[in-house]
This record gives sequence, structure tokens and C-alpha cells, in this order.
Amino acid sequence: MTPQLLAPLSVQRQLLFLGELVPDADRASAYARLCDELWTRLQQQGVAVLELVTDDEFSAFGSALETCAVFFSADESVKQGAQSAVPGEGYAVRPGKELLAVRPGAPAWGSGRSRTQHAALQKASSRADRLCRGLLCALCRSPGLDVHSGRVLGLLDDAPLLGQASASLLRCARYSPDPHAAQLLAFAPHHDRGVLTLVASAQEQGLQVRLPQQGQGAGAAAGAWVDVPLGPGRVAVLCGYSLSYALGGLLQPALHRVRPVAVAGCGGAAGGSAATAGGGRVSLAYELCFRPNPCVDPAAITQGAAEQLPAAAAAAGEGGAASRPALLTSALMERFEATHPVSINGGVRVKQDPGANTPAAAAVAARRQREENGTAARDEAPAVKRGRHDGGPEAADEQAGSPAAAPTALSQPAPAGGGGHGGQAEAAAGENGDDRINIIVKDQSGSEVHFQVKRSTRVGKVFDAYYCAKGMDNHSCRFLYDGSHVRDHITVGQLGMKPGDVLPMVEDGDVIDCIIGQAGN
Ligand SMILES: O=C(O)CCC(=O)C(=O)O
Ligand SMILES: [Fe+2]
Repeated sequence: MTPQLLAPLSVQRQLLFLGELVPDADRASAYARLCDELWTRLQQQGVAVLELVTDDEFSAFGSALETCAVFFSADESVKQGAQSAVPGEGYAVRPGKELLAVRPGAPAWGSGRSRTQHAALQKASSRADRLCRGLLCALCRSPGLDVHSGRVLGLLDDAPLLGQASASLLRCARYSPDPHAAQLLAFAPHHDRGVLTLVASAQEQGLQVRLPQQGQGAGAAAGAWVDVPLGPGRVAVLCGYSLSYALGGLLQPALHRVRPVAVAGCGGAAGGSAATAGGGRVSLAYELCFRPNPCVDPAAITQGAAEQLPAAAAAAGEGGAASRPALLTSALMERFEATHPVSINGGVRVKQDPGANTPAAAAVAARRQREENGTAARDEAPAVKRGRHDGGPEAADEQAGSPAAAPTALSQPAPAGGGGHGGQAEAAAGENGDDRINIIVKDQSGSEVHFQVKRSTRVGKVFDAYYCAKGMDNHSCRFLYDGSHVRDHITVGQLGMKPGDVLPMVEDGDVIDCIIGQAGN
């Protein structure tokens, strides 16, 4: 039986944003109740569901959900057009799931339908941003936490005010109803990297959170997956990794997932365009993030916080603020990457275990062995390379509706007919000589993303998939192969080749170095 999660919490926007300014005893006490309840629910259940009484926010979310549903039902060329027209915007299409992302303040793009959609998403993202900041402020002011809100709010950017793209991100996802995917999670269990995430969906069902396993909220149902009741007018609030870190572990990041979306399952409650998008589930997730450069110092942030807090942190099994070093947000995100294997697209980033018995792992191990022996790949006998097929652009590695390059080893087998980027199966195909090779993209911290691609795949597609897996803006990194800058128009097979070279240089398991923050291509 699904445990009863919680009664919706009513919030009036004017309460959130004006409550403390208006000298009205009722409003002040209602605001205090909101603060308290928000804290208690996040701490005990990992999620709070808000009922938006004044519909300003939800009408923005609702129209974004509607326009996205229509957009997602449009044909592939529209999607491809949008993708190429949006430098700096995350965009990905995966089997069974379509994802579109915008940042508040990002300039409009495209024309016609995609422009309409972008405008709706922009409006929803700025509403969500405002709501999220108000909730963060309320959380800090809760009697249970009692942290100076400026210490946390000061780490956010003020980009939405300046009309520049912010660090925060609104994702709109459509999970298509697939009879073959009925047993597959639509979104693998994950933590969000940001501060707070708001999730809205016209469909009541889909989102699930795992109740905390230990600490204050732990009860009989500790560790159980529970449904988060969404639907029109409701928004779920989830604590992300950054906030959890900033508060020294006083709140745990919410582990959440999207359950399987069956054909007849979640489409019914959608109403309007969401239903005409072919059923399935459409959701908006707004992830409020710290700006890229400030220092997040848990000890300073929680200094003087409510007295019972150290005990709460200890009960949650965390070392508390004192054991968490002050980190730049960029370092915090690296820490997140290192400890969280699930990318936002549901792909699993796998650090290959050299002992693992897969061809991909064997290739990586062999390459490392070569490096240790001082035998650089470039020094190998040409005869070895001559046997390889250089792959021409005509052999493009495209499949409609799936990215040309995807991280290997997805969390579940790809749904039938969905492109089949399924880790081991592909690795085996590579071994059989169908011209696929493993390429590793590695950043300065040593974090790796593995790809299995054809030699004919354009490296730009690998980079796009990398940005997508990392949740980063396109064109925000510089890529080096063998120390030289890689242009994104060449193919994987052309990596490292100089004008006049006839033999391919790239080897299975080769590494492309990624310099984060240096725009490159
Ligand atoms: O679609 C949903 O309900 C959740 C999406 C989500 O968890 C995310 O985008 O991080
Ligand atoms: Fe999420």
C-alpha cells in the first residue's frame, strides 16, 4: 500500500512574498506556519507539495506544460531545428523521453511554434524562480532551521533581474507511453544537483520520492518509495544536493524517480493538449542553482542556527557542517559528479572497472596498460591501424529520436525500437568490428564519461551528448585530444589526424580531455 504522503500545503503568493512586510497578525502567523511546515515536511518526508491557491504561478506552469506537450508531439525536423537553433540550451531526445531545457533570462530563439514554446517556458521559469526563492527564504526562516536567509540567498545569481541567462534551469520532459517500457522507470532514481527543485505536472501520478531512511523522518515506512500527488495547481518542492551541503546535512537531498509510464496509465488526467501529445506524462522541473563562483561554507551558513540542529545532523548520520569544507560551487558540482552516477538524462555514468568482464572495460584497461608501459597509442605499428576503417561522413551514426552518441551502460535496457544505446550490447557490437569504438571524455577532476560511437560520428555530437550528460551548457568547454584543440566538425575517426595524414590515429579507449569553463568550439 502506498503510504499517505501529505495533505497539500496551501500557499498564497502574497503571503510568501509580502507576508512579513504587511503588518497583519494573521498573515504573519500564516507565513510562520508555512515556514514551519515546509521545513518539517522536507526534513521528514523529503518533499513538500504546495497547492498554489492564487493561480498566477500555475497558470504559467500550465501553459508551459501545454505548449511543450504540443511541441513534443511535433515532427522530428522541428526538434532538430530547435536543437541546432539553440546554442547554450540543453536539449536532448532519448528513447521514451524527450527533454527540453531553458534558463531564466536566456534569449528567445527559433521562430513560430518553437518561439511560442520558448516564451511559455521563459515565463514559467521566471515564475518558478520567484517561487523557489520565496520558498528558500521561508525555509531559512522556519523556527526549526532559523538560518539567516541572506547567507543562502546570497549564493544565488541575480541574473533573472539583469536579463542574463541564470545558472538555474527549467526542464520540460515528456515521457512517452510505451507498452514495452511499462516495466521500466521513466527516470532513474537520482538527486538533483541544485538547491531546490520544483516539479509540476498535469498528471497526478509519476513522480515518486524515497522517504528518508534515517534521521528525524524515519518511521515504519522509512526508505519506502511513495507517490508524490501532483496535478493541476500543485507543485512539489524537493531539496537538492547543493542545499543539503550548504546546510551541513541538516536536510537530505531528495532521492526521486519517475515510475513507468504505461500506455493507458498516466495520460488520462492530462486534459487539453497534454493528452493530445499522445498521452504519456509531461512535467516541468525547475532547478534553482547557486551561481557558478561563490564559496559555499556550511559552517558559516548554519552558524547560530536552531539549537537542536547539531543533534539532527548527527541523527541523519552526517558529520554536520564542521566536517564539510567550504567549497566553490564549481568544486561542489565536481563532488556531486563524483558521487552521483546518474545523469539528468537518466544515463548512468560508469567509471569503468578495469576488472569488469566487458569488451569496453577491456579496451580501457588495455589502453591504460599501454600508457603505463610507455607505449603511447600513436607509436603503435601502422599495420594495426591500417586494418581499421576510417569511416566517412556518409556512414552517419544517426537514429531518429535518439542521440547519436550516448553515455554507455544506461540504467535500463532501451525500450524496443528506441535506438538501443544499451551498454553491453553495444560494446559487444564494437568487438565484432562494426566500426564502433569507445571514447572517454575526461575533465580536470578526472571525472569520466564513456561513449561508444562510430568512427564516422561527428565529434560535435559526442560533445553535445557530454554536455547533456553533465547538465552543462553547450559550447562551455574546450576539448583536447593529444593536447590539441578538437574542432567539433571532424569525425571521431579523424581525431588527431593532421593534413596529409592517411592513417587514423584514434584508438579504442582513447581519452578526450575536457577543460570546463573554456569555451571552445
Ligand atoms: O518529471 C518529473 O516528475 C521529475 C523530473 C526530474 O526529476 C528532473 O528533471 O530532475
Ligand atoms: Fe530530478
